[in-house]
Amino acid sequence: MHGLNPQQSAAVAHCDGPLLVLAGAGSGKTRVIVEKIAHLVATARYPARRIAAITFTNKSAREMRERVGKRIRGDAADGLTVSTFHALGLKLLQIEHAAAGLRRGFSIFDADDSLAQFKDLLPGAKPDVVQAMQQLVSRAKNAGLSPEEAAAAARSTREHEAAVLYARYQARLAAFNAVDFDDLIRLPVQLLEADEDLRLGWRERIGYLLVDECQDTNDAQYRLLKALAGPKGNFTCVGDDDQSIYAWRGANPENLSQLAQDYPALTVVKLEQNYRCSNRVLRAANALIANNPHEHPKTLWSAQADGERIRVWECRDATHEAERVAAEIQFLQTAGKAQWNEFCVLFRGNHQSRALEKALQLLRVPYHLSGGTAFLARAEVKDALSWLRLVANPDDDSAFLRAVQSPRREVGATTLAKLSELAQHAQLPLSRATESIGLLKQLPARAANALGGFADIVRGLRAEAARLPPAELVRNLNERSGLLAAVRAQCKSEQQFAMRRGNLDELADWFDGPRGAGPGELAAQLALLTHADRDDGGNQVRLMSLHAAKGLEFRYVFIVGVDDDTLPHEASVDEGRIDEERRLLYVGITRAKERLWLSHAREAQKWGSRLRLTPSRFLDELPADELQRDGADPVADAEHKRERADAGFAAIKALLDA
Ligand SMILES: Nc1ncnc2c1ncn2[C@@H]1O[C@H](COP(=O)(O)OP(=O)(O)OP(=O)(O)O)[C@@H](O)[C@H]1O
Ligand SMILES: [Mg+2]
Repeated sequence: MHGLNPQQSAAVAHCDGPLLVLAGAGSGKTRVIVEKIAHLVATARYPARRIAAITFTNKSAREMRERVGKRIRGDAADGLTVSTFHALGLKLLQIEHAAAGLRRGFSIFDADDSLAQFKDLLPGAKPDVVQAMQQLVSRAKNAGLSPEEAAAAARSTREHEAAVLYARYQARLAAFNAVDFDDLIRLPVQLLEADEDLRLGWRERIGYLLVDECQDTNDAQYRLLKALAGPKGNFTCVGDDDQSIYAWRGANPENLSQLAQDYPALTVVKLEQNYRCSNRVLRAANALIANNPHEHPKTLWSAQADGERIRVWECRDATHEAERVAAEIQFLQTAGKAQWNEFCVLFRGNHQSRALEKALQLLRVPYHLSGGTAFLARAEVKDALSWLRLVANPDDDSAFLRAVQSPRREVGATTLAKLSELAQHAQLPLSRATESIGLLKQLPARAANALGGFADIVRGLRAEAARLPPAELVRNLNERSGLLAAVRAQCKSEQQFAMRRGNLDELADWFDGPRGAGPGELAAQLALLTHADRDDGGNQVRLMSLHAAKGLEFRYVFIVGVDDDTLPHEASVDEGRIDEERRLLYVGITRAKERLWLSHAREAQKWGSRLRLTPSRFLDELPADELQRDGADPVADAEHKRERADAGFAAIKALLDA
């Protein structure tokens, strides 16, 4: 089998009954999944259309599909499902929408839409209360509880209030023919558990399941896995308990041991060879994670060379730190030792990227930042998406409210309040109300005209949705809704307009893939994209959070802000979540194939005053032999400085020449 080691081959060959591959970072777990899909198809155990692989992001799904496509010939891979849990849940709901009480074209509310509903349901409540309530409800949903079950399980007044709110929130979603992210898992679980025919039908449809990053599944996702896999347990799960870093989002690493209880026939395969990291990097990672409690300690070894020692930099402040990182990257690249995209800079919190961006820009180092300025969070993109949603789903009041005001037309708050009163009276969703001439007559003429005009555009687009290819529909929509003109009017320069127009064009490009899908399905698929999914970057240095780096690998890795305020994050220290912070650093360290830099600052600005920082306690847990701290080796330091100075002059000269 294609260069796999014996344990990997065993994992690939084991096709009858449940299998768990439990292994450390870089040991080829994801590779096993890819090879196993190819194996299942090639040996005709399952046709591709009966295989579903679950990945953590849509981007890793795309990559996996590509890799599988290269491994099997012709159209044998057609119909293979590779998606996130959420996208799989969405697919199930799109097919079983009637059983879930949804109509075709239903909308997906993102976190903002959902928060807006909670605000509405809790008039006058403080923002943090609203948010806390939203989180409580979300937690109940992720635990797989219905509103009734949540009420029964409530142990405090607060939880009780949340359960009541949960029921009212669901009623709203139902009225809008909408679901939120949590429902994409919860509803399929509910359907599968309650309806035997449906369950058996889906088990027939998905004969074999493979799950990557299994340690980060939450309880609802675990139930979905069980419901689909059935008692025979035709699945391969791969995971690493040491890389569980999403507990704060409801992930439950204990699901890994739960598998052994739920499936007594479970076979566990361990992989012990790491193929990714240099030996020093791996030894440092092993030493660090040994400080976490382990029931079954793992041993991970690497056949690679020792490699260079891990550099530990002590810097003045975040600016100095960023400048050193940028200069080092520039040096290695100009010295011909690497491509830009072989570098990755990792940080604990998104705010840390600002100093890095500034320093990289100064040195003209091309970079790509994941998250933060997420494409899908851009105003014009959200506007276009709400139009799409409304075209697909006339009941989506949330989409209506955004679309009707983007671009601004003569529809103010008073008009909307009046419209909503009339709509409520007539028991119509807002957008349908605007289609009723009788109802519009009860509004002042100007408002009625504006709303009537809006309804005409939506109606026209709805007619086109049926016959135009998706990308064309989106382009038409950008024109006809007036969005493009509004964006142009807002922009102060041609350059700015070109950029924002680019976002709208890009949105249309996203639709080139799936054909024959309606606008609702398209909008739904888009709603599921995450920041990591946009990370196609090209030849650029990657900047991302430690959380976003899961599963990835880079030749050179910098981790900044390794101080005792940032990593471990002070809030986690207060709440006793040190182990998860340690895992986060473990994930970061094990992304490095060849070289690793860990840096920290002596002081930071916080709330306008200076704060002294201490190096992270985790640095003391790394073996001193593998590290090279600043100042520890004067000869190496001098050499380092001289090289960097030369590179600096060369860079300045290049800038002057340009
Ligand atoms: N048998 C093998 N021979 C050579 N290289 C391998 C082998 N197995 C895996 N690799 C390589 O090792 C690297 C790590 O593999 P992979 O990403 O599958 O590990 P992983 O266990 O999924 O890591 P993580 O825990 O970070 O998700 C990849 O570059 C992969 O191509
Ligand atoms: Mg992996």
